[in-house]
Amino acid sequence: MSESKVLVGVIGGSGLYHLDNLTFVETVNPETPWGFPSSPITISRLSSGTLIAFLARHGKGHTITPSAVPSRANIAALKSLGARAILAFSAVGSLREEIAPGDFCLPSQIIDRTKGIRVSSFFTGGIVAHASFADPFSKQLSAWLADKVAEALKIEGRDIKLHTDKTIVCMEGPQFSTRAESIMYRQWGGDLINMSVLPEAKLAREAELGYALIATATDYDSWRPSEAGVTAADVFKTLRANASSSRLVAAHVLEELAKGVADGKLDSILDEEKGAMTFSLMRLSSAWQDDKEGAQMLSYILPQYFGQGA
Ligand SMILES: CSC[C@H]1O[C@H](OP(=O)(O)O)[C@H](O)[C@@H]1O
Ligand SMILES: Nc1ncnc2[nH]cnc12
Repeated sequence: MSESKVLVGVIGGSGLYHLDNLTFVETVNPETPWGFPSSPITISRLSSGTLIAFLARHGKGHTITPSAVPSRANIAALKSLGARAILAFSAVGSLREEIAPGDFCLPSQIIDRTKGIRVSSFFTGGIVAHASFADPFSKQLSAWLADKVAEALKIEGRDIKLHTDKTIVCMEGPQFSTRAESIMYRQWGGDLINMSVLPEAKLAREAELGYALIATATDYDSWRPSEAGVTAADVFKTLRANASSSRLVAAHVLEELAKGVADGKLDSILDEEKGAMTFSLMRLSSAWQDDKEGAQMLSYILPQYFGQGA
């Protein structure tokens, strides 16, 4: 593994299996206490010299279903490489007329419609923690990103809209929603829908990593009365163009991140979630003393609470 630490981790979703315009450094495949990540992780260097790590959520050949993504290993592996924050990309359905296929969105809220079959916490043994999740995406990071994503789309001259402050529904899948469900999500206030933002966002919070989602709309899901419901073919139609725009956006955002860190202006944004678990850990639990194996596993992501000398 290269000597220096990576600054941020990028998680690519459907259609986004690599980034462009970066200098390849190496590929790593760390085995975490929760197993191996979805795919080997590509470490690359930006023109400023800053390292970033890229991971394909569904594997390089898209072989992992949304319910089977090893999210704990993904988050733990990125943290172990030094990532302070995660920029996650996702292909999403639109639940609103004004969010058209091809548009970019930065959601600020999540409605959880997963079915409890995904392990959604690092704290599943005797050591208990209750992370705060009222604001599931890092607020400062998302606000900073909104400016930078808009800037990137303008520079590229692509006529693509950016929507902010939206609510994303995360469903289990792998089948798409029924019409009744799609209509109900709109009534609940949902604007977007995907199958992947959870438990990823929850685990990033537990690991005290900044986390923001850059979503690209691929379809109108199944709520429009006179339209046929969404099919995978609809998604694939826009996936390639969205991935190309996502690569351009990623390139701009990552360079700007590195610049901001070099200027000393972005440290507080990248470290927004640092210390977030301080008051979430149930320190009264006797497992803190008794569960040596559990503490050892947790020291991989939270050494300041569980490492030697903590
Ligand atoms: C290919 S359509 C459904 C699939 O696409 C999205 O994946 P990702 O979020 O990783 O881009 C969605 O969440 C589903 O997993
Ligand atoms: N309509 C949809 N529902 C769930 N996940 C999606 N990902 C892309 N489009 C989607």
